[in-house]
Amino acid sequence: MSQTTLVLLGAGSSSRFKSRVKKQWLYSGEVPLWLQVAQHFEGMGLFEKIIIVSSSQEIHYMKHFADYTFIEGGDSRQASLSNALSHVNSSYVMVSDIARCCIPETMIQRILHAKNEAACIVPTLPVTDTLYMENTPIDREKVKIIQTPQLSRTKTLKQALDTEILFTDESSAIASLGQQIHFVEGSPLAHKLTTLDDLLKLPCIQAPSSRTLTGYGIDIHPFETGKEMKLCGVTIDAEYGFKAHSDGDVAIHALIDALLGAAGMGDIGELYPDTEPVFAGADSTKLLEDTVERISSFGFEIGNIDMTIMAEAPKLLPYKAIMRTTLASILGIPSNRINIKATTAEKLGFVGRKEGVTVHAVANLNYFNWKKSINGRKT
Ligand SMILES: Nc1ccn([C@@H]2O[C@H](COP(=O)(O)OP(=O)(O)OP(=O)(O)O)[C@@H](O)[C@H]2O)c(=O)n1
Ligand SMILES: C[C@](O)(CO)[C@H](O)COP(=O)(O)O
Repeated sequence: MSQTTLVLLGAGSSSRFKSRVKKQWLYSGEVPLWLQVAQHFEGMGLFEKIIIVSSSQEIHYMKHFADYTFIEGGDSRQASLSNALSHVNSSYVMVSDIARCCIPETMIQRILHAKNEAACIVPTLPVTDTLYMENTPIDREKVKIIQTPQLSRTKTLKQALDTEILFTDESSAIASLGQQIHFVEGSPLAHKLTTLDDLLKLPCIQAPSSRTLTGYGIDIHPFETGKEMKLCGVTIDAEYGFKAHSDGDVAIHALIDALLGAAGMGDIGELYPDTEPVFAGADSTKLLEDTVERISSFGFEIGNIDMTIMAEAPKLLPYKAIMRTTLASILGIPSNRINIKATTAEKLGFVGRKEGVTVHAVANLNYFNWKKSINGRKT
Protein backbone atom coordinates (compact mmCIF):
# COMPACT_ATOMS: atom_id res chain seq x y z
CA MET A 1 0.00 0.00 0.00
CA SER A 2 1.21 3.51 -0.80
CA GLN A 3 2.40 5.70 2.08
CA THR A 4 1.15 8.82 0.36
CA THR A 5 -1.96 10.93 0.98
CA LEU A 6 -3.10 13.27 -1.77
CA VAL A 7 -4.45 16.70 -0.77
CA LEU A 8 -6.34 18.60 -3.47
CA LEU A 9 -6.76 22.27 -2.58
CA GLY A 10 -10.04 23.65 -3.88
CA ALA A 11 -11.25 26.19 -1.33
CA GLY A 12 -10.20 29.26 -3.34
CA SER A 13 -12.63 31.96 -4.45
CA SER A 14 -11.57 32.19 -8.14
CA SER A 15 -11.38 35.99 -7.89
CA ARG A 16 -8.99 36.26 -10.86
CA PHE A 17 -11.16 33.93 -12.92
CA LYS A 18 -13.88 36.60 -13.20
CA SER A 19 -16.82 34.36 -13.99
CA ARG A 20 -20.10 33.87 -12.13
CA VAL A 21 -19.11 30.21 -11.77
CA LYS A 22 -15.94 29.38 -9.81
CA LYS A 23 -13.39 27.44 -11.86
CA GLN A 24 -13.87 24.32 -9.69
CA TRP A 25 -17.55 24.21 -10.72
CA LEU A 26 -17.21 24.55 -14.50
CA TYR A 27 -18.52 21.43 -16.18
CA SER A 28 -16.24 19.40 -18.44
CA GLY A 29 -18.76 17.22 -20.25
CA GLU A 30 -21.05 16.13 -17.40
CA VAL A 31 -18.48 16.34 -14.60
CA PRO A 32 -17.50 19.41 -12.54
CA LEU A 33 -13.78 20.17 -12.82
CA TRP A 34 -12.99 19.39 -9.17
CA LEU A 35 -14.39 15.88 -9.66
CA GLN A 36 -12.58 15.34 -12.97
CA VAL A 37 -9.30 16.18 -11.22
CA ALA A 38 -10.04 13.90 -8.24
CA GLN A 39 -11.08 10.98 -10.47
CA HIS A 40 -7.97 11.43 -12.62
CA PHE A 41 -5.71 11.10 -9.56
CA GLU A 42 -7.81 8.27 -8.09
CA GLY A 43 -7.50 6.35 -11.37
CA MET A 44 -3.70 6.26 -10.93
CA GLY A 45 -4.15 4.05 -7.84
CA LEU A 46 -1.14 5.68 -6.15
CA PHE A 47 -2.67 7.19 -3.01
CA GLU A 48 -3.87 5.65 0.24
CA LYS A 49 -6.28 8.53 0.85
CA ILE A 50 -7.56 11.52 -1.13
CA ILE A 51 -8.52 14.68 0.78
CA ILE A 52 -10.41 17.47 -0.97
CA VAL A 53 -10.46 20.91 0.65
CA SER A 54 -13.41 23.19 -0.05
CA SER A 55 -15.98 25.48 1.63
CA SER A 56 -18.68 24.02 3.92
CA GLN A 57 -21.57 24.85 1.55
CA GLU A 58 -19.72 23.27 -1.39
CA ILE A 59 -18.78 20.20 0.65
CA HIS A 60 -22.45 19.53 1.45
CA TYR A 61 -23.14 19.30 -2.30
CA MET A 62 -19.83 17.60 -3.24
CA LYS A 63 -20.80 14.65 -1.02
CA HIS A 64 -23.66 13.99 -3.48
CA PHE A 65 -21.04 13.25 -6.18
CA ALA A 66 -18.41 11.06 -4.54
CA ASP A 67 -17.08 9.61 -1.32
CA TYR A 68 -13.75 11.38 -0.73
CA THR A 69 -12.58 12.88 2.56
CA PHE A 70 -13.79 16.48 2.43
CA ILE A 71 -12.24 19.09 4.74
CA GLU A 72 -13.26 22.71 5.19
CA GLY A 73 -10.73 25.25 3.90
CA GLY A 74 -9.41 28.49 5.42
CA ASP A 75 -8.80 32.09 4.38
CA SER A 76 -5.57 31.35 2.49
CA ARG A 77 -4.13 28.42 0.52
CA GLN A 78 -1.84 27.75 3.47
CA ALA A 79 -4.70 27.81 6.01
CA SER A 80 -6.61 25.34 3.79
CA LEU A 81 -3.56 23.09 3.62
CA SER A 82 -3.03 23.22 7.40
CA ASN A 83 -6.65 22.11 7.96
CA ALA A 84 -6.11 19.15 5.63
CA LEU A 85 -2.75 18.21 7.17
CA SER A 86 -4.38 17.53 10.53
CA HIS A 87 -6.09 14.58 8.78
CA VAL A 88 -2.90 13.21 7.20
CA ASN A 89 -1.12 10.32 8.97
CA SER A 90 0.90 8.86 6.09
CA SER A 91 4.67 9.42 5.84
CA TYR A 92 4.36 11.42 2.62
CA VAL A 93 1.83 13.96 1.43
CA MET A 94 1.34 15.12 -2.14
CA VAL A 95 -0.36 18.52 -2.40
CA SER A 96 -1.88 19.88 -5.59
CA ASP A 97 -3.97 22.87 -6.63
CA ILE A 98 -7.30 21.54 -7.88
CA ALA A 99 -6.95 24.37 -10.39
CA ARG A 100 -4.19 22.37 -12.14
CA CYS A 101 -6.61 20.21 -14.08
CA CYS A 102 -4.65 18.31 -16.72
CA ILE A 103 -1.57 16.98 -14.88
CA PRO A 104 -0.13 13.98 -16.76
CA GLU A 105 0.48 10.73 -14.84
CA THR A 106 4.08 10.62 -16.13
CA MET A 107 4.78 13.80 -14.16
CA ILE A 108 3.29 12.29 -10.98
CA GLN A 109 5.50 9.21 -11.45
CA ARG A 110 8.60 11.42 -11.86
CA ILE A 111 7.79 13.16 -8.57
CA LEU A 112 7.13 9.90 -6.67
CA HIS A 113 10.32 8.24 -8.00
CA ALA A 114 12.35 11.13 -6.57
CA LYS A 115 10.78 10.86 -3.11
CA ASN A 116 14.04 9.95 -1.30
CA GLU A 117 16.00 12.82 -2.86
CA ALA A 118 14.88 15.57 -0.43
CA ALA A 119 12.18 16.65 2.04
CA CYS A 120 10.19 18.23 -0.80
CA ILE A 121 9.99 17.24 -4.48
CA VAL A 122 8.86 20.01 -6.80
CA PRO A 123 8.00 20.04 -10.53
CA THR A 124 9.36 23.02 -12.47
CA LEU A 125 9.35 24.48 -15.97
CA PRO A 126 12.05 26.67 -17.51
CA VAL A 127 11.24 30.25 -18.48
CA THR A 128 11.34 30.61 -22.27
CA ASP A 129 10.64 34.35 -22.58
CA THR A 130 12.98 37.24 -21.83
CA LEU A 131 12.54 38.38 -18.24
CA TYR A 132 12.74 41.83 -16.67
CA MET A 133 12.80 42.69 -12.98
CA GLU A 134 11.31 46.21 -13.04
CA ASN A 135 13.38 47.90 -15.81
CA THR A 136 16.32 45.49 -15.77
CA PRO A 137 16.62 42.29 -17.82
CA ILE A 138 17.51 39.28 -15.67
CA ASP A 139 19.14 35.95 -16.50
CA ARG A 140 16.25 33.59 -17.25
CA GLU A 141 18.53 30.56 -16.74
CA LYS A 142 18.52 31.41 -13.04
CA VAL A 143 14.74 31.30 -12.57
CA LYS A 144 12.13 28.55 -12.85
CA ILE A 145 8.37 28.25 -12.77
CA ILE A 146 7.10 26.21 -9.82
CA GLN A 147 4.14 23.89 -10.29
CA THR A 148 2.15 21.44 -8.20
CA PRO A 149 1.77 18.69 -7.10
CA GLN A 150 4.62 18.84 -4.63
CA LEU A 151 5.57 15.79 -2.57
CA SER A 152 6.65 16.42 1.02
CA ARG A 153 7.60 14.43 4.09
CA THR A 154 4.48 14.95 6.18
CA LYS A 155 6.30 15.56 9.45
CA THR A 156 8.58 18.19 7.88
CA LEU A 157 5.70 19.97 6.15
CA LYS A 158 3.66 20.10 9.36
CA GLN A 159 6.68 21.58 11.17
CA ALA A 160 7.28 24.10 8.35
CA LEU A 161 3.69 25.35 8.46
CA ASP A 162 3.66 25.77 12.24
CA THR A 163 4.33 29.50 11.84
CA GLU A 164 2.61 32.84 11.25
CA ILE A 165 4.57 33.35 7.99
CA LEU A 166 2.49 32.87 4.82
CA PHE A 167 4.20 30.86 2.08
CA THR A 168 2.85 30.52 -1.47
CA ASP A 169 3.71 26.81 -1.73
CA GLU A 170 5.04 23.82 0.25
CA SER A 171 8.59 24.07 -1.13
CA SER A 172 9.13 27.62 0.16
CA ALA A 173 7.80 26.61 3.60
CA ILE A 174 10.15 23.60 3.76
CA ALA A 175 13.10 25.62 2.40
CA SER A 176 12.57 28.09 5.28
CA LEU A 177 13.59 25.26 7.65
CA GLY A 178 16.92 25.02 5.80
CA GLN A 179 15.84 21.71 4.20
CA GLN A 180 16.82 20.67 0.66
CA ILE A 181 14.31 20.91 -2.20
CA HIS A 182 14.63 18.57 -5.18
CA PHE A 183 13.41 19.77 -8.58
CA VAL A 184 11.99 17.50 -11.30
CA GLU A 185 10.68 18.34 -14.76
CA GLY A 186 7.11 19.66 -14.73
CA SER A 187 4.71 19.85 -17.67
CA PRO A 188 2.88 22.56 -19.65
CA LEU A 189 -0.24 20.43 -19.04
CA ALA A 190 0.09 21.16 -15.33
CA HIS A 191 -0.58 24.83 -16.08
CA LYS A 192 -2.82 26.41 -13.42
CA LEU A 193 -6.31 27.57 -14.39
CA THR A 194 -6.24 31.16 -13.08
CA THR A 195 -7.97 33.34 -15.70
CA LEU A 196 -10.65 32.49 -18.28
CA ASP A 197 -8.04 32.51 -21.06
CA ASP A 198 -6.21 29.63 -19.37
CA LEU A 199 -9.11 27.41 -20.48
CA LEU A 200 -7.67 27.65 -24.01
CA LYS A 201 -4.41 26.07 -22.79
CA LEU A 202 -5.91 23.03 -21.06
CA PRO A 203 -6.91 20.32 -23.56
CA CYS A 204 -8.36 17.88 -21.01
CA ILE A 205 -11.26 20.25 -20.25
CA GLN A 206 -14.16 19.42 -22.57
CA ALA A 207 -17.06 21.71 -23.49
CA PRO A 208 -19.97 21.34 -21.08
CA SER A 209 -22.57 18.74 -22.06
CA SER A 210 -25.75 20.05 -23.74
CA ARG A 211 -27.88 17.66 -21.64
CA THR A 212 -30.96 19.12 -19.94
CA LEU A 213 -31.53 18.10 -16.31
CA THR A 214 -35.15 17.95 -15.13
CA GLY A 215 -36.45 18.29 -11.58
CA TYR A 216 -39.91 17.93 -10.07
CA GLY A 217 -41.41 19.46 -6.92
CA ILE A 218 -44.72 19.22 -5.10
CA ASP A 219 -45.99 21.10 -2.04
CA ILE A 220 -49.27 21.20 -0.10
CA HIS A 221 -50.44 23.76 2.48
CA PRO A 222 -53.77 23.98 4.35
CA PHE A 223 -55.59 27.31 4.49
CA GLU A 224 -55.42 29.44 7.65
CA THR A 225 -57.69 32.40 8.26
CA GLY A 226 -56.18 35.74 9.21
CA LYS A 227 -53.02 35.23 7.13
CA GLU A 228 -52.04 37.04 3.94
CA MET A 229 -52.11 34.67 0.94
CA LYS A 230 -48.91 34.59 -1.12
CA LEU A 231 -48.47 32.61 -4.33
CA CYS A 232 -45.40 32.97 -6.60
CA GLY A 233 -44.38 35.98 -4.50
CA VAL A 234 -47.65 37.81 -5.30
CA THR A 235 -50.21 38.87 -2.66
CA ILE A 236 -53.60 37.32 -3.52
CA ASP A 237 -56.85 38.96 -2.44
CA ALA A 238 -58.36 36.25 -0.21
CA GLU A 239 -59.87 35.92 3.28
CA TYR A 240 -57.22 33.40 4.29
CA GLY A 241 -53.61 32.50 3.71
CA PHE A 242 -51.64 29.28 4.29
CA LYS A 243 -50.71 27.55 7.52
CA ALA A 244 -46.91 27.28 7.46
CA HIS A 245 -43.63 27.98 9.30
CA SER A 246 -42.72 30.47 6.54
CA ASP A 247 -45.09 32.82 4.65
CA GLY A 248 -46.59 29.61 3.19
CA ASP A 249 -45.98 30.42 -0.50
CA VAL A 250 -46.73 26.87 -1.59
CA ALA A 251 -46.01 27.62 -5.28
CA ILE A 252 -42.49 28.89 -4.58
CA HIS A 253 -41.84 25.91 -2.30
CA ALA A 254 -42.76 23.47 -5.08
CA LEU A 255 -40.57 25.45 -7.49
CA ILE A 256 -37.58 25.40 -5.11
CA ASP A 257 -37.90 21.61 -4.86
CA ALA A 258 -38.07 21.31 -8.66
CA LEU A 259 -34.89 23.41 -9.05
CA LEU A 260 -33.05 21.51 -6.30
CA GLY A 261 -34.22 18.24 -7.83
CA ALA A 262 -32.78 19.10 -11.25
CA ALA A 263 -29.44 20.07 -9.69
CA GLY A 264 -29.35 16.97 -7.46
CA MET A 265 -29.17 19.21 -4.39
CA GLY A 266 -31.70 17.53 -2.08
CA ASP A 267 -34.88 19.33 -1.02
CA ILE A 268 -36.18 22.51 0.57
CA GLY A 269 -36.24 20.98 4.07
CA GLU A 270 -32.49 20.25 3.93
CA LEU A 271 -31.59 23.81 2.96
CA TYR A 272 -34.20 25.80 4.88
CA PRO A 273 -35.45 23.56 7.75
CA ASP A 274 -38.87 24.41 9.18
CA THR A 275 -37.41 23.72 12.63
CA GLU A 276 -35.09 26.76 12.33
CA PRO A 277 -36.44 29.92 14.02
CA VAL A 278 -34.63 31.98 11.35
CA PHE A 279 -37.15 30.75 8.75
CA ALA A 280 -40.26 31.55 10.86
CA GLY A 281 -42.51 33.74 8.69
CA ALA A 282 -39.75 33.76 6.02
CA ASP A 283 -40.43 35.54 2.75
CA SER A 284 -40.28 32.63 0.29
CA THR A 285 -39.02 34.87 -2.52
CA LYS A 286 -35.83 35.27 -0.45
CA LEU A 287 -35.50 31.49 -0.19
CA LEU A 288 -35.97 31.23 -3.97
CA GLU A 289 -33.33 33.92 -4.52
CA ASP A 290 -30.92 31.92 -2.39
CA THR A 291 -31.71 28.70 -4.30
CA VAL A 292 -31.13 30.44 -7.65
CA GLU A 293 -27.81 31.83 -6.36
CA ARG A 294 -26.66 28.36 -5.26
CA ILE A 295 -27.71 26.68 -8.49
CA SER A 296 -26.00 29.35 -10.54
CA SER A 297 -22.76 29.19 -8.53
CA PHE A 298 -22.68 25.40 -8.94
CA GLY A 299 -22.53 25.72 -12.73
CA PHE A 300 -26.14 25.61 -13.94
CA GLU A 301 -28.42 27.84 -16.02
CA ILE A 302 -32.21 27.71 -15.71
CA GLY A 303 -33.89 26.64 -18.97
CA ASN A 304 -37.63 26.88 -18.25
CA ILE A 305 -40.13 26.13 -15.52
CA ASP A 306 -43.73 24.94 -15.54
CA MET A 307 -46.15 24.66 -12.64
CA THR A 308 -49.74 23.70 -11.92
CA ILE A 309 -51.54 25.26 -8.96
CA MET A 310 -54.48 23.08 -7.84
CA ALA A 311 -56.91 25.36 -5.98
CA GLU A 312 -60.70 25.32 -5.80
CA ALA A 313 -60.52 28.99 -4.76
CA PRO A 314 -59.56 31.78 -5.16
CA LYS A 315 -59.62 32.35 -8.95
CA LEU A 316 -56.00 32.80 -10.05
CA LEU A 317 -56.39 33.88 -13.69
CA PRO A 318 -56.08 37.63 -12.87
CA TYR A 319 -52.73 36.98 -11.14
CA LYS A 320 -50.97 34.74 -13.66
CA ALA A 321 -49.21 37.52 -15.62
CA ILE A 322 -47.81 39.25 -12.50
CA MET A 323 -46.80 35.85 -11.07
CA ARG A 324 -44.77 35.15 -14.24
CA THR A 325 -43.01 38.51 -14.23
CA THR A 326 -42.30 38.22 -10.48
CA LEU A 327 -40.71 34.78 -10.94
CA ALA A 328 -38.88 35.88 -14.11
CA SER A 329 -37.05 38.62 -12.25
CA ILE A 330 -36.00 36.23 -9.45
CA LEU A 331 -35.01 33.39 -11.80
CA GLY A 332 -33.23 35.71 -14.25
CA ILE A 333 -34.98 34.24 -17.30
CA PRO A 334 -37.58 35.75 -19.69
CA SER A 335 -41.21 35.36 -18.56
CA ASN A 336 -42.07 33.33 -21.69
CA ARG A 337 -39.98 30.50 -20.20
CA ILE A 338 -42.20 30.43 -17.11
CA ASN A 339 -45.58 28.75 -17.42
CA ILE A 340 -48.18 28.85 -14.67
CA LYS A 341 -51.32 26.74 -14.91
CA ALA A 342 -54.22 26.78 -12.45
CA THR A 343 -56.86 24.11 -12.08
CA THR A 344 -59.60 23.10 -9.66
CA ALA A 345 -59.93 19.56 -8.28
CA GLU A 346 -63.54 19.31 -9.46
CA LYS A 347 -64.66 19.49 -5.79
CA LEU A 348 -62.79 16.25 -5.01
CA GLY A 349 -60.49 15.67 -2.04
CA PHE A 350 -58.99 18.30 0.30
CA VAL A 351 -58.45 20.76 -2.55
CA GLY A 352 -62.06 20.27 -3.72
CA ARG A 353 -63.33 20.83 -0.13
CA LYS A 354 -61.34 24.13 -0.09
CA GLU A 355 -59.12 22.98 2.78
CA GLY A 356 -55.84 23.84 1.05
CA VAL A 357 -53.79 24.03 -2.13
CA THR A 358 -51.37 21.70 -3.94
CA VAL A 359 -48.73 22.89 -6.39
CA HIS A 360 -46.71 20.73 -8.80
CA ALA A 361 -43.64 22.26 -10.50
CA VAL A 362 -41.09 21.13 -13.10
CA ALA A 363 -37.77 22.86 -13.79
CA ASN A 364 -35.16 22.28 -16.49
CA LEU A 365 -31.50 23.19 -16.01
CA ASN A 366 -28.59 23.28 -18.46
CA TYR A 367 -24.88 23.38 -17.68
CA PHE A 368 -23.39 26.90 -17.71
CA ASN A 369 -21.83 27.30 -21.16
CA TRP A 370 -18.42 28.70 -20.23
CA LYS A 371 -17.26 28.32 -23.85
CA LYS A 372 -19.54 31.27 -24.72
CA SER A 373 -17.80 33.41 -22.06
CA ILE A 374 -14.41 32.78 -23.66
CA ASN A 375 -15.66 33.31 -27.20
CA GLY A 376 -17.32 36.58 -26.15
CA ARG A 377 -14.03 38.02 -24.84
CA LYS A 378 -11.72 40.34 -26.75
CA THR A 379 -8.13 39.20 -26.13
N1 LIG B 1 -8.19 29.91 0.78
C1 LIG B 1 -7.77 29.16 -0.23
C2 LIG B 1 -7.24 29.75 -1.40
C3 LIG B 1 -6.85 28.93 -2.44
N2 LIG B 1 -7.01 27.57 -2.34
C4 LIG B 1 -6.66 26.71 -3.46
O1 LIG B 1 -5.31 26.88 -3.81
C5 LIG B 1 -5.13 26.68 -5.21
C6 LIG B 1 -4.31 27.80 -5.82
O2 LIG B 1 -5.03 28.99 -5.68
P1 LIG B 1 -5.53 29.89 -6.91
O3 LIG B 1 -5.30 29.30 -8.19
O4 LIG B 1 -5.02 31.25 -6.64
O5 LIG B 1 -7.12 29.79 -6.70
P2 LIG B 1 -8.08 30.87 -6.11
O6 LIG B 1 -7.63 31.29 -4.78
O7 LIG B 1 -9.44 30.28 -6.22
O8 LIG B 1 -7.94 32.03 -7.20
P3 LIG B 1 -7.86 33.59 -6.97
O9 LIG B 1 -6.55 33.84 -6.28
O10 LIG B 1 -7.92 34.12 -8.36
O11 LIG B 1 -9.04 33.98 -6.12
C7 LIG B 1 -6.52 26.58 -5.84
O12 LIG B 1 -6.75 25.26 -6.26
C8 LIG B 1 -7.43 27.05 -4.75
O13 LIG B 1 -8.73 26.44 -4.78
C9 LIG B 1 -7.52 27.00 -1.19
O14 LIG B 1 -7.67 25.79 -1.10
N3 LIG B 1 -7.89 27.82 -0.15
C1 LIG C 1 1.40 26.73 -5.33
C2 LIG C 1 1.54 27.41 -6.66
O1 LIG C 1 0.61 26.88 -7.56
C3 LIG C 1 2.93 27.14 -7.20
O2 LIG C 1 3.13 27.78 -8.40
C4 LIG C 1 1.29 28.91 -6.56
O3 LIG C 1 2.22 29.51 -5.73
C5 LIG C 1 -0.12 29.24 -6.10
O4 LIG C 1 -0.31 30.64 -6.15
P1 LIG C 1 -1.76 31.26 -6.05
O5 LIG C 1 -1.59 32.75 -6.08
O6 LIG C 1 -2.35 30.74 -4.78
O7 LIG C 1 -2.49 30.82 -7.26
